[in-house]
Amino acid sequence: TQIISQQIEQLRQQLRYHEYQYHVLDQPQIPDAEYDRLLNQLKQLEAEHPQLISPDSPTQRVGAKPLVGFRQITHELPMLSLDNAFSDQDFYAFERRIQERLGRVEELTFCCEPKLDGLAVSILYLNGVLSQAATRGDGTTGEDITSNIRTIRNIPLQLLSDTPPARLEVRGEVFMPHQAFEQLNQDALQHGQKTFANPRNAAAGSLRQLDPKITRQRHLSLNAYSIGISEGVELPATHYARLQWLKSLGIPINNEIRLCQGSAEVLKYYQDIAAKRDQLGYDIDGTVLKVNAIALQEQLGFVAKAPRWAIAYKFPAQEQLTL
Ligand SMILES: Cc1c[n+]2nc(N)[nH]c2nc1OC(C)C
Repeated sequence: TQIISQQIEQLRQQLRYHEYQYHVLDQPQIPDAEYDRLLNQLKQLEAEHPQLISPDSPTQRVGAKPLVGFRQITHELPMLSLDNAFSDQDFYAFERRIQERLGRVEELTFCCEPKLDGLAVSILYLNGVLSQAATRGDGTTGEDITSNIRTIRNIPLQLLSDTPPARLEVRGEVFMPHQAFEQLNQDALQHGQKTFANPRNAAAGSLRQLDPKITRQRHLSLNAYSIGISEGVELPATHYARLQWLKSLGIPINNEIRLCQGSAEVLKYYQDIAAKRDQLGYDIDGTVLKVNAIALQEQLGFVAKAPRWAIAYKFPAQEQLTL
């Protein structure tokens, strides 16, 4: 069965390539019917040789039997939330604080992204194989939704690299496109089931299904927006380049991501996305504007969420007595 296992491996590579072209580049090379034919051919071969089935095969998206509950997973790196800006002034103040903290004057480059209105997730690839996935939860602990994440078509079960990192944690938003949301509510109405108020609730409800066969029917999608843990790889020096790198590995990122030089371009980006918000085909609730250079991100760090109810009212710095 050496020939058979070569046939199986060749089909798997072909299917992964076509999934990448379709879901990540939005440039399918073959019609859907041809993709289905290849997938069925692989299913047939695996059915005849079950000992050759491996969890990262494109046929293994819906496997697990329904869970009875969700295991808890603790994030090695906390999944933090974002401070908000509600006006151009807020953004100028944000940029000014950064410049002051960095002691810089030249313009900053920002990586600007639409903020998808879905559910933040963490997906861990071990040696390029999808091994674990969790919800954000409270930022420290989330729920193990690995079997449900595996059913999302644009999430690769294996990274497209011959030299994958030992560990790579992809963070992103799982969302339900408008078309899938309308279809789901229509089906629910026809079957006298409850409808969802909005795509975000529908995505949350679909990801927290105990039966992955139900999740699979919900047509969810992922857009990655950052990297958590990474081991065994030298990452690019800017956030934008890291997102392009993820895309080259077969991880889908949003196609409205842009680099902007300085606050004027950033605020124009914000207006551009606001103007096209109704044509995107999925819900967004704003934009996320990030300092692009990783070295500057590390220099700026995080502010732990200080209590809103307490403040330290300090005495003026005492004049140092010169003895
Ligand atoms: C919480 C979050 C949410 N989002 N959404 C996008 N597009 N980027 C992004 N980045 C986030 O956090 C990073 C700053 C790590």
